Amino acid sequence: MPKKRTCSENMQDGGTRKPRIEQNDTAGDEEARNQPPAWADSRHSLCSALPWFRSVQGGSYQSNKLCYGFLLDRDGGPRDYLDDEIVITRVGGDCKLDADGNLKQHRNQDENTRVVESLRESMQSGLAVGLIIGNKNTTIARKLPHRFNVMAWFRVVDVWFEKTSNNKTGARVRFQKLDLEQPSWPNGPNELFKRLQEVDLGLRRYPVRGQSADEMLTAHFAVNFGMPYKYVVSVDSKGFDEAPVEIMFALGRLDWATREAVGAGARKPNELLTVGYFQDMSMGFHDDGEDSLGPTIATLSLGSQATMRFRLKKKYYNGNAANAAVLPGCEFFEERKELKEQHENGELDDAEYVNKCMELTSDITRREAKDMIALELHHGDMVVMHGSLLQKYYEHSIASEGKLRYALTARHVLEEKVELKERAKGQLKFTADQIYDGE
Ligand SMILES: O=C(O)CCC(=O)C(=O)O
Ligand SMILES: [Fe+2]
Repeated sequence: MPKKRTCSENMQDGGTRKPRIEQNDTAGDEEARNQPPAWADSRHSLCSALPWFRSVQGGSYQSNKLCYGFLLDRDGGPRDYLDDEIVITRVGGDCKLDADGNLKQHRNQDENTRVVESLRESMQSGLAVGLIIGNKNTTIARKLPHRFNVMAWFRVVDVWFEKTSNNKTGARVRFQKLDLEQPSWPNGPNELFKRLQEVDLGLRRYPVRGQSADEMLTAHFAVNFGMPYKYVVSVDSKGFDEAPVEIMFALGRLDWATREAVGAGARKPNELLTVGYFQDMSMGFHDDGEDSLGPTIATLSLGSQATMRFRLKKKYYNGNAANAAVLPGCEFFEERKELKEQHENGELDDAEYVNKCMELTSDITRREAKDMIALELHHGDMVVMHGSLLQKYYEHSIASEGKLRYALTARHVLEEKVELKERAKGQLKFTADQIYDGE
């Protein structure tokens, strides 16, 4: 198969390249994901590098009555919208700075305004328009790596007129990203994945508990922040006040995912376990049902793909009378369900019920349950597990497939289960940029 062209090649790279940071096994495409496909630190080098933006002034480049390139710089006003796939902004031009330094429409625009005409022509002919974002743009509310950063190819999907706050008529435009399959830049999970590799999180392999004679280490790396959390291993925990910002940034996302999945009443995460997996590392079947935990567990996956499997625990899968729960997917589900009903409506007394259950299971070899669900987890995916019964009856495992994966899991540890002197570790205060609202 021919190698897919990166957008750097397509868009002409105007800047120097950074060392490659691999996000998964298709390393060739990664550079483009973590940096803009092209950038420049001055307007002059931007315009000399990009044939589709030969415009040393103004916010757009036109040629032959077509708009080829569009720059998003400075304040676009409160009605602007910008994400990596949709951009809504004023078309620019005919503006002046007012006394407060805000850009205001100073002349009316109409269908004959040159930039409006060229945007309409590009829309009608379906021309790809290159979008560039400058670090003076205030709508994006994010620190950009360069003075001018190429976003991607977009197409014009609408041009219209609105009354501006100073009662002029100004034109507005809506762009949509051309190739929605192409990974976007800037992209939160990509940035976070890259930065997690650059900070020393303190990840280490811990001894598995109860294996002291011949010390066995876990097949993954771990580090915990916030409330102390003990699972099959006793990881040390540092307070959130000592956590790198990357951890707090991930926690902001997981806090959002918890509320999205469970509702505003969800218990706020106060602990975050980061697990690192190199190639073929894994976490065997286990539950997260420690009695010190609340019922909601949210995980953000970064990097290589992994498979998360869920299955019934062995004792519920094989079942017996003592395990009253008859759960879908267990052996002899239909038969056991019927026996249970007969017991409940008095057709079978306790002894008969126990006997019949024993008869059912006596001649099968007790074995592990088959997987009920196998979830493929991709870079940027979040999984929220909710409900204590999920942890009581089911167990889950993780097998990581590529070279490097991080799983950041946020839980709520019950305060009363934590020693008094440790409780402050779980106290968290987000800064504005760590709060995530799904955008
Ligand atoms: O690696 C994952 O996605 C989840 C890890 C997990 O199950 C855990 O930390 O308890
Ligand atoms: Fe788990």
